[in-house]
Amino acid sequence: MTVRDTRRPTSREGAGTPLGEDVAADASSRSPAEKRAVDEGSEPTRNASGSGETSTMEGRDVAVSVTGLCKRFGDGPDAITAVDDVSFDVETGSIVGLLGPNGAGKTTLIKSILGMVLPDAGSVRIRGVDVYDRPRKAYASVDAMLEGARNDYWRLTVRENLRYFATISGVDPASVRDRHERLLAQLGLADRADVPVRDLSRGMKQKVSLASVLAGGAAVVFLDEPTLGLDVESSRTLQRELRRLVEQEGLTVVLSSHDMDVVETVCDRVLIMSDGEIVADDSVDALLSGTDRHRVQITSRDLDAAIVSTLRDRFETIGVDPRDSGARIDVTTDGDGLYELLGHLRAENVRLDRVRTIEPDLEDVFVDLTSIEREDR
Ligand SMILES: Nc1ncnc2c1ncn2[C@@H]1O[C@H](COP(=O)(O)OP(=O)(O)OP(=O)(O)O)[C@@H](O)[C@H]1O
Repeated sequence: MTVRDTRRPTSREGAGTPLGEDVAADASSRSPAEKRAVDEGSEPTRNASGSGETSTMEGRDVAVSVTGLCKRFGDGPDAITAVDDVSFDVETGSIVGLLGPNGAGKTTLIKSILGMVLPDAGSVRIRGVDVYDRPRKAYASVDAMLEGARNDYWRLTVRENLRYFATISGVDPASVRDRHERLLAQLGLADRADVPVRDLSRGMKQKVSLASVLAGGAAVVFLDEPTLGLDVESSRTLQRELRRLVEQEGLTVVLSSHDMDVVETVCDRVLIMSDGEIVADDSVDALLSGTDRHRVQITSRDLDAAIVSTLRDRFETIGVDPRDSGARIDVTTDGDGLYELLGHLRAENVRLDRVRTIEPDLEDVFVDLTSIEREDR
């Protein structure tokens, strides 16, 4: 496994945590080759439970299987349960999105899966192999980019980085030359392929980092905030390339992002975390059809400051746009609330110049499930 993570362990990391975690946290600052050695030499001792057989999910291959994972930081009343009995499977050849507000436990979960944090309980299997019993075998087909990280070799050119990361993931770079050229072209890096990474802009470095993750033969990749800092076009290109790799090459992706549009567009399935637990696990369509929240946009010349103020008090108002005469107001409500809203407007003799209902998006579902305000994510 290679992990691109430039974040160095902070004093917070490892405090009051098992020894294995210090080793793992330290490993994240090493070179990928060194990390392999750490992988080899510092296997945490856990009960043997991995048989190495391939798991299935209703007859389909499972790439990642997480069962009963728990991680607490600290002891006593100040202890924080970052991951609380989390279980899920990821089907081979799919993209699963991990969403959650700040502090929900996403990073701790991903680091536990990757062996960078030692969980207190639970098991993780990658392609049927227990990661704690046989880390080298389990992680052989895994690559990751964490925390929007950029940890390529800045003195090497873009192309050299791709070749390097392919080599250390055990792939002959010549055999994946086509993949590299396509990644370079699709991510808009072709004309910078022979430029040292240090001379590129921040957004370009992010793209190189992503290309490096996809450069080897990894069958399972973990991407934390992969589109952070990318312009709209590059973000879309990356999403297309991910889907292509999934559909044509059977790549499995676990992706965490605060960008709901990215998750909604690219993911087959979404896990929503809140306070260390998975509070939703379903396809985007199922999550959208399961929500009772509606956004209603009402424009009226009669919406004066006093009426708007009452509406703000009584309904979940997400935006007010004053007009030359009256205003346009955006309200989020469920079915009963909609009747109440219209009844209220009628009682106030507000004429409805325009009423628009807006289909709920993933962000509405997220707000519903995590009680987080849209602007507070
Ligand atoms: N090494 C650590 N020591 C102590 N507490 C920690 C440590 N790492 C994480 N935590 C705590 O665990 C909880 C989950 O943190 P985590 O970073 O996993 O959340 P997250 O969902 O990734 O958040 P964000 O979206 O902000 O990155 C938080 O309360 C955090 O403060």
